[in-house]
Amino acid sequence: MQALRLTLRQKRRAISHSNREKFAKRLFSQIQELTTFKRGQKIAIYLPNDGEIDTKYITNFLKKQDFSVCLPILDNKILKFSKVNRHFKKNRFGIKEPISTQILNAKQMNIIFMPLVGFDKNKNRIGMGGGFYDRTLAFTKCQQNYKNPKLYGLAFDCQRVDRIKTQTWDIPLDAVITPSDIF
Ligand SMILES: Nc1nc2c(c(=O)[nH]1)N(C=O)[C@@H](CNc1ccc(C(=O)N[C@@H](CCC(=O)O)C(=O)O)cc1)CN2
Ligand SMILES: Nc1ncnc2c1ncn2[C@@H]1O[C@H](COP(=O)(O)OP(=O)(O)OP(=O)(O)O)[C@@H](O)[C@H]1O
Repeated sequence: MQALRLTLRQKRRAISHSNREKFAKRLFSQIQELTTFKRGQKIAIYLPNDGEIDTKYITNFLKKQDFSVCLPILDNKILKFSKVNRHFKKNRFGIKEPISTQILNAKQMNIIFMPLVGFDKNKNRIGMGGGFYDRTLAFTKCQQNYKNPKLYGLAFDCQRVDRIKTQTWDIPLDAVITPSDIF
């Protein structure tokens, strides 16, 4: 698993600047096909790190439409979420987090767009290895027919692998969206 994670991270980082731009735009078009955003929804997204697919087109669109756009905040071993504002600080991985007194739980989000290192066609996910998203979203497994939050993984097509061997704590996604496919 660790070796696969490193290979996929290298692949992700190796994508050229011009391809990154093209893929980020296509990803945005795909998201518009998949989702109709509803007024007042709270939507969690991420700031790209380690070569992750860029979310700027999605974020700009959502901000213009006055959605509540939130980013993850490390809170010990889980993630909380805060609305984006002008004030940021870097977390221990060097990723910017909003500075805010309004801290929300994953349960309060309507949609969580999450980064991933690898995925398969069954919508299983490999992350950076911290288990942060898995721990944060563990509650979704105990709740039958839960509606919120919807979990959408965002990735380049080259991050797809044949089959991910799942662990008991892994949380399957509702969809994985790439520049050219929706799984
Ligand atoms: N953009 C983005 N934000 C995110 C995540 C993410 O995967 N991507 N996270 C998703 O969980 C959380 C942060 N988790 C992370 C876990 C590991 C590393 C990382 O770079 N690990 C290094 C070791 C760094 C160190 O130990 O200091 C590595 O593995 O090389 C980064 C983020 C919250 N925010
Ligand atoms: N619900 C949970 N409760 C306790 N520990 C957990 C839970 N989920 C994951 N972990 C721990 O987190 C560690 C990393 O898990 P894993 O390799 O699946 O992370 P990941 O999915 O790649 O990372 P992330 O979720 O941050 O993107 C595992 O060693 C596991 O023990």
